[in-house]
Amino acid sequence: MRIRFTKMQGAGNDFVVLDETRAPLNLTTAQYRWLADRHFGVGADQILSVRPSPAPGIDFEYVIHNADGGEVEHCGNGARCFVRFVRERGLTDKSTVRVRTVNQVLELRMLPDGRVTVDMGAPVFELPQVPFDPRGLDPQAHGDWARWPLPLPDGRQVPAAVLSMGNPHAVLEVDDAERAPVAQLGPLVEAHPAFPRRVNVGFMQVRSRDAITLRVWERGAGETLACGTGACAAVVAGIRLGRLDSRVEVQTRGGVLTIEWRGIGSPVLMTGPAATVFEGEVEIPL
Ligand SMILES: N[C@H](CCC[C@H](N)C(=O)O)C(=O)O
Repeated sequence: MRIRFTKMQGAGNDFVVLDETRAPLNLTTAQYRWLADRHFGVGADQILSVRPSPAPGIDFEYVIHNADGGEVEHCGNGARCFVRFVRERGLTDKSTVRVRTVNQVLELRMLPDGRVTVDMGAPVFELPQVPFDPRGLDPQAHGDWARWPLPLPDGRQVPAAVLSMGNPHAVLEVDDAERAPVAQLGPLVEAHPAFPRRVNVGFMQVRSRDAITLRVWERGAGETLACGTGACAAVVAGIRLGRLDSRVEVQTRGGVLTIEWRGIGSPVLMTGPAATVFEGEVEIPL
């Protein structure tokens, strides 16, 4: 099957974007995986599908698949690319667009300087909603939401803040993000049995009350140059730990994201770049 696609990136988190507003492509998990493959396919961290409005007051449906082909609930960097895509292709002339994912409605606003601000919704801390099931953890060592001692196969325990931005996140605090054992610890925490749907793993270095450095081992994609929902989860964790103020610059390997959160019950606002890299056509294997 021959398809057209657009390659985009937001702070180096890269995407294949598919316009399914006129007709669904009905791709299989294997075809999503092939599109994301950096050797045999196009190459991307996630595949984003733009689909027709699912309900009044909503402009588009926003569907996300990880590089491993699995469908997931949210992608923050992808949301910024989404609004650039629909405006550049003339699918809307609005500068503020409302999209629905599997479990939430997001508002995407194009700024005059080309950056995008996304209302990412309110973070969720209640464990079963994350989803996170601490039953397997040592009851004596139960921390609060911010210091769950995740036991690793080698006997170590890593304290993690556990929360959801619509998708699950475990945030670890480190002294030096650049030297953090992302490739070693990331997969172990991603697949930890306490996370029945796996988890995204953030390695956060707090540099000041309004600046952090963050690396993220993403569920279903591995380490990416930036993770929008991961930046939101890390800042929310830092604010709740009393380490950060309400507006934080997040330095990622791919660029800077600005995250704002005014506390429990309020939405997280994320601002950052979104760029189109190239348009293409490709014959997808059946
Ligand atoms: N790997 C994530 C999805 C993509 C999130 C990330 N690329 C972002 O910008 O938020 C998950 O499995 O929940």
